[in-house]
Amino acid sequence: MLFHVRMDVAVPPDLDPEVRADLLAREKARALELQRAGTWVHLWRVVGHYSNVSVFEVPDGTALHDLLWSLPLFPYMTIEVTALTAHPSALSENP
Ligand SMILES: O=C(O)C[C@H]1C=CC(=O)O1
Repeated sequence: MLFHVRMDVAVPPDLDPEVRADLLAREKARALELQRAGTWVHLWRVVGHYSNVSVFEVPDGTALHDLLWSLPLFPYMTIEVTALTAHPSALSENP
């Protein structure tokens, strides 16, 4: 299943700089790992915001839920999820 996910990040400004750097490094490593595995299909920055829009390919909503909860930045993100399905007018549906 494909899911469109928006993540708005709000790391507390007073977080210890070393803790913050470690958090962001772990988040980046996990994001790269999931992209290389083909699970995190798209990752885009939202212009002007500390936010991203992403597309994930996972077996189901439970798998996405578990994945999102496992992200190091999860405690500092507001996440909005939209399930996607094929559009009948998409080229992929009209070979
Ligand atoms: O920066 C973000 O948008 C949050 C998160 C998503 C990937 C990553 O490395 O950090």
